[in-house]
Amino acid sequence: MSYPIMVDITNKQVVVVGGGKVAERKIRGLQEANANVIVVAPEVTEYIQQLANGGELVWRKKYFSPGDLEDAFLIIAATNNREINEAVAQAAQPYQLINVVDAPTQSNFYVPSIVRRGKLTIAVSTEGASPTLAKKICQEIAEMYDEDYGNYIDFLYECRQYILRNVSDSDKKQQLLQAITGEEFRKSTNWEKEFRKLFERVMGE
Ligand SMILES: C[C@@]1(CC(=O)O)C2=NC(=C\c3[nH]c(c(CCC(=O)O)c3CC(=O)O)Cc3[nH]c(c(CC(=O)O)c3CCC(=O)O)/C=C3\N/C(=C\2)[C@@H](CCC(=O)O)[C@]3(C)CC(=O)O)/[C@H]1CCC(=O)O
Ligand SMILES: NC(=O)c1ccc[n+]([C@@H]2O[C@H](COP(=O)([O-])OP(=O)(O)OC[C@H]3O[C@@H](n4cnc5c(N)ncnc54)[C@H](O)[C@@H]3O)[C@@H](O)[C@H]2O)c1
Repeated sequence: MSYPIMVDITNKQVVVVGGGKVAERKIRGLQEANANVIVVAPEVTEYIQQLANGGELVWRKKYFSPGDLEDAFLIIAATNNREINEAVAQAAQPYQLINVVDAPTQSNFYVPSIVRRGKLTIAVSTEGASPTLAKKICQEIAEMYDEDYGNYIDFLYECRQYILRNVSDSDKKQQLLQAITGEEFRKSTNWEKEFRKLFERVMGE
């Protein structure tokens, strides 16, 4: 059973070996999370080529060699050659995070399917049993949590900071933190006004 965590990879060095369709999908996710991406591959997709031209990632136009993994915080082995992917896994240090796209057992992490709504991230994993099912479940979840959740969560963040700064009574704190996550509150048209009303009511009790 794997242990789910959210990793901050901002400005961390990530080495992606291979530059095909699967590497491209992983790179999109890595760039969204602001990693420093290095791609090692003799050939890459047009999209990866464009990112390299624009200086948004580094493309080492070459076949993989173990030295490519030096200083990598996280590694993705995504060539279309099983033996090369295995060689990447062998060359990785035990403290490096490694994902081998065609060999879950050689990986120490899997990439889940995700739904993002601002600061809200919902990740679904089947531990490699069925990536297609993970994707399908995310499509269902995406319908349940519309785009507006991003704004709502930003507002919750502000409210929570305010509550933590201004409320010392732990029961009242809990009551407020619960109320702002309720459906009634979320669906109100003016969150700020509702929050002020709620705050005054709870603090006046
Ligand atoms: C979730 C997602 C994230 C992402 O990659 O961004 C992801 N795979 C996605 C899609 C997808 N992958 C595959 C298909 C074709 C249909 C099929 O085979 O089912 C589709 C469907 C499609 O493309 O629509 C084929 C496939 N995948 C793996 C193998 C190798 C093997 O199992 O041995 C093979 C066979 C290769 C072959 O030989 O052909 C392995 C892995 N794929 C994982 C993640 C990890 C486990 C995730 C989990 O926990 O379940 C893991 C273990 C490693 C990893 O890559 O981290 C992404 C959905 C993105 C989205 O949400 O849009
Ligand atoms: N994990 C997943 O989500 C998932 C999904 C579908 C397929 N797969 C697997 O991913 C693999 C890659 O699929 P793809 O569609 O991206 O392949 P692809 O053919 O589009 O790309 C392969 C890439 O590997 C590079 N490459 C080949 N030999 C190399 C070497 N020695 N050093 C460095 N780079 C090298 C090529 O230049 C190319 O950029 C497939 O073998 C498939 O089994 C995984």
